[in-house]
Amino acid sequence: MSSVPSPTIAARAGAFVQVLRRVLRLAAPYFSSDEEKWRARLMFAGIVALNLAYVYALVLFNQWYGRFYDGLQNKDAVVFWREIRVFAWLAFFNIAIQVAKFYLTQLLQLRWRSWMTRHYLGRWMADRTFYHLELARYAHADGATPDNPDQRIQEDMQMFTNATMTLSMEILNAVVTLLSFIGILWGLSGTFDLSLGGSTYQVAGSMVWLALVYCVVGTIITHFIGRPLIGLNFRQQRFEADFRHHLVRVREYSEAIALDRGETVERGQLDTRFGAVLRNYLQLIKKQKNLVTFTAMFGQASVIFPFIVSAPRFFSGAIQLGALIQISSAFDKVQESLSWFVANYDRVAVWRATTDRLISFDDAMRAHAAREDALQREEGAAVLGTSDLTLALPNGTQLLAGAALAVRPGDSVLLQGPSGSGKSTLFRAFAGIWPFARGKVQAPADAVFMPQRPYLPDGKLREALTYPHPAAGFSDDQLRQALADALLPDLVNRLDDSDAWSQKLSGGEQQRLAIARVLLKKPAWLFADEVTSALDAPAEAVLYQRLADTVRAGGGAMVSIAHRPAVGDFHGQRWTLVPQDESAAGGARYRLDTSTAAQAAAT
Ligand SMILES: Nc1ncnc2c1ncn2[C@@H]1O[C@H](COP(=O)(O)OP(=O)(O)OP(=O)(O)O)[C@@H](O)[C@H]1O
Repeated sequence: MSSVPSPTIAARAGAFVQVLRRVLRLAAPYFSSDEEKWRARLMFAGIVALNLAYVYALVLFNQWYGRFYDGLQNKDAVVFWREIRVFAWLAFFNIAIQVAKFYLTQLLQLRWRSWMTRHYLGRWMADRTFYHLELARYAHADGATPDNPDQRIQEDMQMFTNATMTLSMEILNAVVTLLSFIGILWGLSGTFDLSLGGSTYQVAGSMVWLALVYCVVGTIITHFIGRPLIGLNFRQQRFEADFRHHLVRVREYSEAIALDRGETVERGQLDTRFGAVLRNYLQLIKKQKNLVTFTAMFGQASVIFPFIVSAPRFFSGAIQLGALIQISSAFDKVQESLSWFVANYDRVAVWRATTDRLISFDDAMRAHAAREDALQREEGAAVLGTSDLTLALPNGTQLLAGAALAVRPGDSVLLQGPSGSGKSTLFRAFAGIWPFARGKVQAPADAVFMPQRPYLPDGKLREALTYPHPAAGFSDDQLRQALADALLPDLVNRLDDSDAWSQKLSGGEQQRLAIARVLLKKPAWLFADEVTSALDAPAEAVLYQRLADTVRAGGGAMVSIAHRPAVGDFHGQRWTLVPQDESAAGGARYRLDTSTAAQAAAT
């Protein structure tokens, strides 16, 4: 017979090694981090030592059983009372170890989770990874890019650190317990006769062999029953996160949904997502039911099994009651260790799913960090300039090709074009956040980009006003002046009010607050994307004038996107995105016409 392993066994071994590698890849950074490595390793070593001490206590208890039950059988009161005192010491030792083990393990888990969460948060927020991963997710709707990073950072990291610590310590316990109790069980086992090919052999350690066969069979059956749980758990976490994400969206857009009378549609969407949660959970329960049935049968049978096999030796007088109880307790420990996998299959399945989710998140962030930007960017230039700039959508569609643009100090440019032609996308490329751009961009330092929808953090008004800079950097007078200049007199005395500003303020007020930010920071270069679209015409004129004055005072330039013709009065040049046949040179949907004569600049 060939001893070459079958491909399935080789494939399984390969998969197992891969899982271990992945776990190591996720765990290693913490245990080799500059700031934590020695503390982490020391704590880990302490936990291992406490686990070994715990197993040692189990061995002492097993020996105690032998002496105590023999004393009982012999009706020896001296032995009985002596062993009661020994028990008290043993119990004290055991409790102290368990408390220390629990406390140290929890502390290490907490430190690990906090380090890992901060480490991943740092990577996710750095280099605009959070934004690019979202873009990539819509570009690859096949699920190649990780979904719900919030869940990975908040929930998966806690689960991973907790489960890795507890499962690895349990495995260590199981192995050490197995090694310790196999010796004890071997010593207490009798021999049995094995007939093979006409000869009879006496086999020692009968109980050990029986325990081994019992558990190997149990483990194999468990693996086959429990295997689907890994995929089901993976999907369960994903469905739960999707459901939660949609609930958060309903909360965020509550007003728009209420005005649209969108409750029925949203309810339907929530029902669909919750339905997916329930359907998968039902399948999970069914598979778990099979597993529970088997593990319960397995556990019950193992209570009585050692008594049945040892009964003939006990009744023949070959062993005492103490030895019988010791055998049962040692068998129990050997069986428990060998069948650790049987009893913990579902926990391992959840842990594996969590590991897979974190690995795919990690992979996506690594891929992002290793990417080569096709857009060459020079920061801190005196002008804004592009050469050979090509803009595309995540799906590859080209919006603009080979654009050469220049904005010099003192310029003011109005960018116009049909809706969806790529005006905001051009701004994103100027800002260096659009990953689907190629070519060269020279950008001035400290330019301020005002998006169509400003982000207003919840909290104090002064923090929303100075975002993303700390409010402490500005005096109350400066803040009040900026609010007054942005035509927000009602907010002047509410600097310390806390609120959900993006929900409380009207669309026009939010735009004015965003303008107040700019008036406060006085940037030299300003890129404004539809920043007055919700304002009335007189307010728009006043505020555009103030923005234009600000950049002029700073010696910079202003580029605006606006649909309203009146905004043209504040700009000397106009760029227009003009639709073109995609078969035209460059294969882009639009070309940028910069030849339009200067508008009558009111400034
Ligand atoms: N994250 C994204 N993923 C996929 N497509 C996107 C993404 N962002 C923008 N687009 C697409 O890019 C195109 C250009 O969008 P952009 O917002 O730049 O247009 P715009 O000219 O500013 O439009 P509007 O005048 O309506 O604001 C649109 O077709 C839009 O659907």
